[in-house]
Amino acid sequence: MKNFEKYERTYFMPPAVSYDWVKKDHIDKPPIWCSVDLRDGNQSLIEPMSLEEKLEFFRLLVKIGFREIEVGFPAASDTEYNFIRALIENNMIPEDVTIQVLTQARAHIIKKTFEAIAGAPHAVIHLYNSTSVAQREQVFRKGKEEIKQIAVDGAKLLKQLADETVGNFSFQYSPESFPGTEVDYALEICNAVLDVWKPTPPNKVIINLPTTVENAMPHVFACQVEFMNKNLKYRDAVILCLHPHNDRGCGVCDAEFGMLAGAERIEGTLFGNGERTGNVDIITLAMNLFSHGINPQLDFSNMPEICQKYEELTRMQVPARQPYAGELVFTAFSGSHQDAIAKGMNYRKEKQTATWSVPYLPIDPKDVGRQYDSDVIRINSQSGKGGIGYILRQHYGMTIPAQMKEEVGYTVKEVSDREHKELSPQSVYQIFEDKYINNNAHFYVDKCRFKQIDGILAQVVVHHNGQVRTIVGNGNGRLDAVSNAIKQYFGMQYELSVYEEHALSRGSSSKAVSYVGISCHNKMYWGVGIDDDIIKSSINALVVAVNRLAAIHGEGKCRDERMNEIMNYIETNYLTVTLDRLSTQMHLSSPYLSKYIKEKSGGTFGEIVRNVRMKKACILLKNGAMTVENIADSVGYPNVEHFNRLFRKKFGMTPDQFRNKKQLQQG
Ligand SMILES: CC(=O)SCCNC(=O)CCNC(=O)[C@H](O)C(C)(C)COP(=O)(O)OP(=O)(O)OC[C@H]1O[C@@H](n2cnc3c(N)ncnc32)[C@H](O)[C@@H]1OP(=O)(O)O
Ligand SMILES: CC(C)C(=O)C(=O)O
Repeated sequence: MKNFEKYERTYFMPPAVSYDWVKKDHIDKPPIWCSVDLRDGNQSLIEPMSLEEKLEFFRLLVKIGFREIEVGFPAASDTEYNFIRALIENNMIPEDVTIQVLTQARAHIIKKTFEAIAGAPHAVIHLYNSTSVAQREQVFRKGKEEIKQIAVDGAKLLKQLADETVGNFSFQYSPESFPGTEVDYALEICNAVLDVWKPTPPNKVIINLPTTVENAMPHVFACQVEFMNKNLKYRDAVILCLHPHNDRGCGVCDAEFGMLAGAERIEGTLFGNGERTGNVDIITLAMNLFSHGINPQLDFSNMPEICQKYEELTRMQVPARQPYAGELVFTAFSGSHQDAIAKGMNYRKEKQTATWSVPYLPIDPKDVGRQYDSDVIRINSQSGKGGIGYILRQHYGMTIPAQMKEEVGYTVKEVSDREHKELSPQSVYQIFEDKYINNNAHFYVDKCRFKQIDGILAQVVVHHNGQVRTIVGNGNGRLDAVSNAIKQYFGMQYELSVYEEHALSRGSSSKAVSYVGISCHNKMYWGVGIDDDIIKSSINALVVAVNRLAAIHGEGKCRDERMNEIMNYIETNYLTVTLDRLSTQMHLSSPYLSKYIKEKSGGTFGEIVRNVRMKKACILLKNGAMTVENIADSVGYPNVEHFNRLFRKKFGMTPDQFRNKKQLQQG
């Protein structure tokens, strides 16, 4: 980047640096909070709030628990002025709330301010003037003494008008642009103002140190605050306040370090609204305390409502990543985070832990009015089985078996990846239902009857490719018996490996959900059934799993059809077929295929192939056009002697004798 040479550090370290604040590792009580939403927040809006909007915002701040609220800059506009008058004249300021107004150190502005504030039950008049080198040189073109005089004159006028005006007033002074001011000079001005006001412990004043434009690292600010804290006059009668801005993105840090350095009061706004990059976000500060087990004395338990009101009234937006408040701040899309959160939540339930320690969630989202269901785990292509399982459990009451989670996880996230979008819980369930619950195949079980014979005997009425059949099987339980009947019918070899069930309590009625995992050739096939009846739900689950195995491995055909396919393949490929090739073609393992062929045909694979070759040889012999040597070669026996031997063994005659016999018969 070019042009960096034109910048230089414009801050000042204090003449004495003590670093006492560094030795503290926590803040043990909340500061006095002062909201400046209706002044600093409002003055930075594209369209400042109307009187009604300011009133509504004021009510919101009171509801949250602010007891000190800077309500405006009365000399700025009629709206500001009328708003303050409305608050006072309509007795809208709760007894325990102090309003605050801001004024420049200019006589007519101060006078207008007192006009606006007359009759206030308790108000802070906040006086400011800029004290920085840049403002002294460029804006005011005045020396240090003259700038100090502006503050002193303003302070005097405040004191005078406070005495002359009906109401109950206290004072605040800000050396505006404090970060660009020599710290000892800022101290000098503040002490000069204090000498005018002569505060006492029962009549305290506020000295406010703003980072009007944040220009240094937070520890520099903390050192400046510590210096002021230690050197201000009337210290026991002064409330030391901070007003951090966020130009370097460190507003929260400035405030926290500043509190360690002795500040007792913080001015800021909701969501950090305010000039340029904003004021310090009071919500973050308060919730940071909350997350350390300290009651911040502000109530953010209904954050969604606060966000909505704030957006409505200011026409600003709460960013999705805004600490404690943004839409996504409790959301995990990524698999490992989801997994840990889901496990953490479970652990919490299991152990009934009193303190919060769920990984990846600095606070319990429920404490700020957010929902576990919709806010915490959301699904996209970065998600994992833990999160997807969590969604199915939280939203649909389904606790899928541990062994099934991975497959379900990949199934769901693959859809998100392909479609390049987040999946709602409904979409997740739809994908799950389509794959594991709905049975779209041509095989299903209609009815089952069970008898106690040899364990359990199942008589199962099945529909398969439009035909209805009754099949039977024995087993040591009902599901096992049905499974054996189905295996027998299809000639399938699988293990009934996983069976889990539980009551499904979500939705209108309580049903049973069953999960069945069958394994074949080291692969699992899953099905899920839901029914009022636990047996039916488990059989439905089994049928889906079987259909999935059948669809993938081509085993969804009855045994006769299967054998026909095998025979057709051998007949067409009799010269090249091997057991391995056939097993690949038929999607069956070689041992299972051999066993199946033996069972079905009574012969081995080798015998079947040999029979086919001999059959082909007979056709060629009958035809009479080729020599025996050529025929032997063309049916896969290059060694004619070997062919002759096999032929004689099968038909009890040589190939020549066979040909002669056939020719005689034909003649
Ligand atoms: C850091 C902060 O946020 S401070 C608060 C800032 N907020 C606002 O300014 C919003 C409300 N302000 C306003 O509506 C207007 O500025 C008003 C009504 C207060 C005053 O308006 P104007 O009289 O037109 O004056 P303007 O604000 O432009 O100020 C310019 C003059 O005031 C002087 N001045 C500015 N701030 C101060 C101050 N705090 N104390 C004394 N003089 C000041 C300037 O040096 C300048 O003096 P000059 O006339 O000798 O050149
Ligand atoms: C008036 C002062 C406190 C101010 O808003 C600032 O310096 O940012």
